Amino acid sequence: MPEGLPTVLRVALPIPLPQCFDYLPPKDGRIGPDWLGCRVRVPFGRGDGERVGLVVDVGPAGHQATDLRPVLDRLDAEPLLAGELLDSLRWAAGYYHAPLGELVATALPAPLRAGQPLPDTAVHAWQTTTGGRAAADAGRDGRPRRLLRLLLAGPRDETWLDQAEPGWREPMRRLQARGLVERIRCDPVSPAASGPTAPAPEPTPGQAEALAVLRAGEGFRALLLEGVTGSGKTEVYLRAIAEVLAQGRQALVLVPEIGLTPQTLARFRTRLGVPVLAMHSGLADGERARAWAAMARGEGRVLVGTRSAVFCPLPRAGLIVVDEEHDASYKQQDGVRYHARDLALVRARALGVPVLLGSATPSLESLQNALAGRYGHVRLAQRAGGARPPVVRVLDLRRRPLRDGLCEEALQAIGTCLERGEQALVFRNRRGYAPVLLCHDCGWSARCARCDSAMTVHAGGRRLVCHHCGARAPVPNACPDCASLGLQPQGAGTERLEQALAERFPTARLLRVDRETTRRRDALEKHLASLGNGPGILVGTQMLAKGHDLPNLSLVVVVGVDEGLYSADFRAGEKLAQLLIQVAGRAGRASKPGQVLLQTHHPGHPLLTTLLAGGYPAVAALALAEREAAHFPPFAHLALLRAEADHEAAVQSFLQEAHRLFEAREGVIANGPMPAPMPRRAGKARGQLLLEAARRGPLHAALRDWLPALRALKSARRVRWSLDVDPIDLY
Ligand SMILES: Nc1ncnc2c1ncn2[C@@H]1O[C@H](COP(=O)(O)OP(=O)(O)OP(=O)(O)O)[C@@H](O)[C@H]1O
Ligand SMILES: [Zn+2]
Repeated sequence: MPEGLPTVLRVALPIPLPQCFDYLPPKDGRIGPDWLGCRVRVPFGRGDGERVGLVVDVGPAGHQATDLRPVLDRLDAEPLLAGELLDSLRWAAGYYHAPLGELVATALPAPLRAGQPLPDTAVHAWQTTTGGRAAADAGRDGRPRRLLRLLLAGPRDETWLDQAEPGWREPMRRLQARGLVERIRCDPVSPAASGPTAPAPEPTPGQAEALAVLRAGEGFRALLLEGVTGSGKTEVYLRAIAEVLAQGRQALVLVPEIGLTPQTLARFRTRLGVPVLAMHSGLADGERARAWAAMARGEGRVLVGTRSAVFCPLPRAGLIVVDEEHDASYKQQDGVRYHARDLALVRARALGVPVLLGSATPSLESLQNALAGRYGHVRLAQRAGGARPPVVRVLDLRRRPLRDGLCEEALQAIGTCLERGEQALVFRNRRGYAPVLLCHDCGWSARCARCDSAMTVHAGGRRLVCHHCGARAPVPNACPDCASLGLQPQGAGTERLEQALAERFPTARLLRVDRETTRRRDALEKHLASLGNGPGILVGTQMLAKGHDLPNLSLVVVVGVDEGLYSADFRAGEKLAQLLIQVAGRAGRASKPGQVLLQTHHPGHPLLTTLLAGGYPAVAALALAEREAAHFPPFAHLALLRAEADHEAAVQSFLQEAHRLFEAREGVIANGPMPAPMPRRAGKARGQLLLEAARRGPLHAALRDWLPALRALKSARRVRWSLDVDPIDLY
């Protein structure tokens, strides 16, 4: 050790500064390598400010500092974040050019971030007492007796009860008070406590091939499982996970934000026969921390979670699955803008385990990786279990009048579907009554005062709402510009469609599913249950596009395809094709043949004709060729510098200086400053600078040199700016 330099702890703190901070040992303590990965409480800033941070290095101070302060407390006896996970976070901090402290904070559930101890993860189960076994046949029918009978078959753990018997705690307590049942601590790994398991179907040849690829060899490998909707991808996940469990290892399954339904969890649980932990934004902080801790201790065997679950510790990792790998919700859109699918690959490589990417409509990034031979690639082209693919037809709106957004032919098809006793889905990815309020006399339209955007008409035509900043206003009685009374809502959102369908089919069961009717995650489940299996109509946004098996759904009508056909976003075509395929995949999942009707004014658009003729693979091939020609991802790499401020001048001067500081380099181009696609939002002016490079290396080298200079800019203090590596949305 160099003479005179004290040994210090280097601590990553959750603050937007790129560096870590050195601290001296606590007043009474000595420090050693065992501090690495433990949380500490440290003084920070002036006065008596304190922060919780993570020790990421122990060693001699970098320089002779006189102002170092000692650590206040060590919060973990054992390292909380170490080994592979800490290494992966370091990697991510480098890749996303974000402070390590912010990545650590992103990875930790809120209670752990705040310094609380790792929660107790003991699993409790309930079982009958001798008295309970005797009493099961006596007494009145009802909830308590049903629970008692359930336990006769064997103990049930509490997570199982939560999922299978919501509201069980109260009746169970009453049984306990009568001495009929008892609460026991159980071995979390024992499958005995999790109830009966469902049998697995024989794999199809395609499924068998995918499983064989996963079994072949050791260590890291990536497999892209491209299977049409209903082809049995989930079956492959389940089998692959079961094999990993049999080796005593853990599996992590990432699902999109709206894919984590109780239906999904129940399917995993009954098939795998072990407690399945969930992690998503709807859980209380304590629950998230418990799931994280259970995985960290190796007690948790399977974790199914949304984006942030990619940061769960996996000390006994066996497999990572990313379902619907193309889904946009894997990309974090604020703070550290990481991509969970990409981090899943990084972690699988570091852990030396396979990663399985599944989708009916893979991202072009993953497809290109598969085509280039970096990933294995298995296609499941047919639906499993005898269901046929839906028949897709285009309804050319140019020759058909529309009533509240629907043409007569679509309405008739819905009528026929209802007469057959089946269900129809009317898909419209726009909530509200109508997207625009227009004056027919002078052309005025209602726009948000704070955003460059139209206001959406809501509440049956009485209210205006901005979907970008939440601004609200009553619908004016007369045009503010010309005083005409000819104000008309243009187009149809889900609310208007619902109203029109209710008028046309007054006796049909009708259910609208969008962010207004369905705010909570479990509300959707209840909603759908209320529709039952009888004839009915569902109207909804992309909340309905996946995750739900509706066996009686035989017709899908897609309204409003055209907006996606002519968008400036280079990913619009890919996104539209993915959405159409997902929605179409809702039809005819069981034995009923499905029909899909696409309403459009542009039936000859190449995207639609290609999709109809060749399905997603054809659209993807076309899109890849276009991207290659235009030097867009996946054939180029992007980073986007965004800035916003109250005044446009501040944005402009920051971005101009940023551009000037960006030294010309071989193979990296800086474009801009340019206005954001929505140049004003919630009252803020917004602009951006787009960096492009054919190879990642030079791009990242350029970013590394550039960012410190950017941070030092005076003009940077007058804007809010952020860097997005591999941006998905260019706004
Ligand atoms: N090998 C098989 N034999 C018989 N039925 C199967 C088989 N594999 C899957 N199925 C059934 O086919 C249906 C669709 O399977 P699964 O949900 O696994 O498909 P998926 O591709 O994951 O669907 P999604 O489009 O929702 O992503 C399910 O009802 C499932 O039980
Ligand atoms: Zn607005």
